[in-house]
Amino acid sequence: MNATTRNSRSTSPPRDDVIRCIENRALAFQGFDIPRSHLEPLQLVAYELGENYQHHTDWFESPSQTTAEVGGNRLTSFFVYVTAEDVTGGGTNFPMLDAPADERWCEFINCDEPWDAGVTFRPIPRNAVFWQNLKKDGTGDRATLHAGLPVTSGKKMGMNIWTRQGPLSELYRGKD
Ligand SMILES: O=C(O)CCC(=O)C(=O)O
Ligand SMILES: [Fe+2]
Repeated sequence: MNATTRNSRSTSPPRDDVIRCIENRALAFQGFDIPRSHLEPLQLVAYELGENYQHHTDWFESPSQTTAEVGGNRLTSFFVYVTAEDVTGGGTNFPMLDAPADERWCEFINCDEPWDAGVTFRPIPRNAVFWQNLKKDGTGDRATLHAGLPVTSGKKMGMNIWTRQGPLSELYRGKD
């Protein structure tokens, strides 16, 4: 991983009953048509003071990262805030999205930002942000550009749940 774009640390926990339960919930959320084999191994990400992940998309441009073995491109993303007690900063910013108008959203998104900053989700423990990375024609949606903003105090731990277009080979996904 390129240290200039990301300085948080990540790992994939081994698949046990708890991980399988989380996988099942992520699948159920997306309807009944996606098999488990399309899920990447879950990824935990830890951010300490000052750490961040600069603007990027979760979908790939490079054919070498979307081969049949890895299931093609990333269809959807969940980013789950696992722990974020006493964190300031550390929101997830989508600069190309328009902030919703209804004030009830302010519980979940930072309404103090300038309108041209897009939408920043607050890192609320046990909440998750879900989005679709690919357009109907299968090409990447540039509006999904996003960043993990710098953590300015405390620690944040998040979890990525990525669904590919097709099944991952056992080499990448591991045993069910
Ligand atoms: O830390 C965040 O808020 C977002 C992380 C992210 O986008 C990623 O790991 O791909
Ligand atoms: Fe991301």
